[in-house]
Amino acid sequence: SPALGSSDGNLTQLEYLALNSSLNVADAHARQSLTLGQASIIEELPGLFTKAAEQPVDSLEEEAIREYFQLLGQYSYPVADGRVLSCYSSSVAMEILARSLATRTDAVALIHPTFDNIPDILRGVGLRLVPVAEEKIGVEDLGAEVLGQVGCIFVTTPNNPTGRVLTEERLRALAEECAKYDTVLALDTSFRGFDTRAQYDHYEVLEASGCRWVVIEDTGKLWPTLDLKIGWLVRSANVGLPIAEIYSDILLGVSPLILVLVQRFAEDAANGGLEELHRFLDEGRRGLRSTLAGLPDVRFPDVDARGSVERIDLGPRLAMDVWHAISEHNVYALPCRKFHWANPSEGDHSLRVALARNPAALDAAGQALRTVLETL
Ligand SMILES: N=C(N)NC[C@@H](O)CC(=O)C(=O)O
Repeated sequence: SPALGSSDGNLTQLEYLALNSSLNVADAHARQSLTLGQASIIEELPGLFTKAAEQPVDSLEEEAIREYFQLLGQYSYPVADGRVLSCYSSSVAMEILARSLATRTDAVALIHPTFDNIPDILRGVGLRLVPVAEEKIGVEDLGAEVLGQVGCIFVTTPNNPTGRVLTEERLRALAEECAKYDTVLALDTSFRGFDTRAQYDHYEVLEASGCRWVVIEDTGKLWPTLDLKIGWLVRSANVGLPIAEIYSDILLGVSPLILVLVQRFAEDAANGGLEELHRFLDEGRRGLRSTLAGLPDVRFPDVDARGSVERIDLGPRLAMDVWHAISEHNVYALPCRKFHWANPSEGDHSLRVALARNPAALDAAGQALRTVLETL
């Protein structure tokens, strides 16, 4: 059973506790209402089911991949030789990558902080982790002392929970370093849909560098599809990892109905839906910051973050004290301790709030949080 707010539970166990609350602002899954455009797609489900049942799956997959990748600016993804694998979720893709890496190396450099299921999955297959601060990755070459010691460097961009984005220039420099040291460059781009700064053509940069690379794309955080989603596991031709073999240990393929659903939601997003989503989340972020304005020692450290989450610096207050107090109001957010997987105490005074929620729920959660912060 999920750890009841214990400090040794992982973030997802804390998210389980929130699942039945109407004021769940813990997980970064999309829980806002469908837009009119999205609702009309759901109305078409019987017809989509027929299409999914009758159309060959390789063409459904090509359509879904093309619509989603091009929506987010990723025109140079590998179309041929099956180098884009559809998985049930990005975490399933992550597990396949981890197992593949463990056959070739014993150590991985990993961005710090980041969502704790990534280090947990990597450690779960026996890999030793070397933390690399996101600030360092974002500004300077890592050199042999990092890249020469590991078989892979793993970067979440935009990062979670900070929203920090790896710029095109830094991606190019990092990819060139990885080519030099023959180190696999792996990216988790689950939050790229929220931030146009993360929508330059990463595959063009990666392919041009000649490095060995893997990218995990995640449709699951963008749209309220009740966790019907795909994690795409993409790799370079020269990656030199048994990814396709291990994929075949885990699954044959995803449901063609989910492929059709993703293709249609991506099409709607391309027709104005993505900009609408950005405006929606920006309003949520501004509303939360306004609700909490003026509280002593409360700050928002990620000033230009655009993802579907907002990190709050609580000053001297302990996040676990705030977590327990707001749970009395049926509000659940995420204490940031476990994002700081190599140095947990760094996260003891910050809290993450999910923004992909209906405005009334987010506002009620913000009001309850303010009430608690005024007393702690
Ligand atoms: N496999 C796991 N643990 N899934 C939870 C993950 O989707 C939540 C997440 O990424 C976030 O709340 O930021």
